[in-house]
Amino acid sequence: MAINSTSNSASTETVLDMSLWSGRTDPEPNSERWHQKIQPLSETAAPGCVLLGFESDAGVARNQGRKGAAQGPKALRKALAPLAWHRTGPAYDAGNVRCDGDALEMAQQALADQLSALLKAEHFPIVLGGGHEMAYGSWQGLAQHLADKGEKAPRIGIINFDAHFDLRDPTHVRSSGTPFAQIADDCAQRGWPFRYACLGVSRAANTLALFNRATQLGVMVREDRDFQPAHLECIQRDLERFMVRCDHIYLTIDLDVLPVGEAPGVSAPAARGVSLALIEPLIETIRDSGKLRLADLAELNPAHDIDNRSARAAARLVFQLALDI
Ligand SMILES: N=CN[C@@H](CCC(=O)O)C(=O)O
Ligand SMILES: [Mn+2]
Ligand SMILES: [Mn+2]
Repeated sequence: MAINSTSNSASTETVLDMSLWSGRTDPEPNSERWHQKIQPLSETAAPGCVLLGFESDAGVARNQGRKGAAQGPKALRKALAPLAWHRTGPAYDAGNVRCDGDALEMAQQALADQLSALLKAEHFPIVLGGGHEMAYGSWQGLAQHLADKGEKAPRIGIINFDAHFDLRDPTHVRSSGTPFAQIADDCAQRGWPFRYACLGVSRAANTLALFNRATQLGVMVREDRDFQPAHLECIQRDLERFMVRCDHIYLTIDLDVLPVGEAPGVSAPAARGVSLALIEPLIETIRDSGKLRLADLAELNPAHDIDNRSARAAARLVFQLALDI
């Protein structure tokens, strides 16, 4: 069902399909699952957690990657639908922003417009990707909202769990490999600080040029090999120190940070990666910081998934992020 067409483009539209929300129902009381509780978003909805899909792999295609992430939002909803409901507040589905063909910049703007409206209505948006080009639209949505509220130089902390920096030079091509470089440029133009933590980076999968750019931009970097159970407390403390210097947090999770065995369904799987078991406590710290405004999950590619492993991992992360008790 088409619920809205953006006025500036015939090729980008928002579609909502509630039929994806199905699964088992149990007869006992207190046995609800997500598919029984989630509601279509309405304009008068009380503040809650809002899922918004970003149906795009245009950025992955531009980045010479394996296409298929456009089907990610659908697979993620299907994996989340049967999970147990443990929230106290409401959750809504706002449908998908769909990028047709290569109309990526229009889709990113449409995503930003929807997110800034959701943030204004005091919702907590979780964007379901979609290639990591989504991050530029996500950040723009938060930036638009904070600028509309009159914040002069908001200290937005970006926390990205990713095997890649995604700091490629955007003057060549804007893609799934460039969103954080685009955001850094935007921050410089606005006179806003750029605060970026990239956690789970694979040295083997990022060139020297990217490491150098990360250093120039003052990025907090923790490599995949830094994530060991004995070091987790230390990373947690570093992350807390990073968040103290921020007013608002935008959390973005690229599923290719997980080992290929846990997330085979991505464009660029990680031979080593960082296990979900190590990431989850950090996600909980970020969720409970009181500063988390917006989250997204990128790069789910069902075409390369095995028995929905990656979709299940992504759904588990959404489940954790949405916990409000
Ligand atoms: N968002 C993905 N970014 C990676 C992809 C790497 C690859 O395709 O091997 C990057 O551009 O570095
Ligand atoms: Mn990545
Ligand atoms: Mn990425």
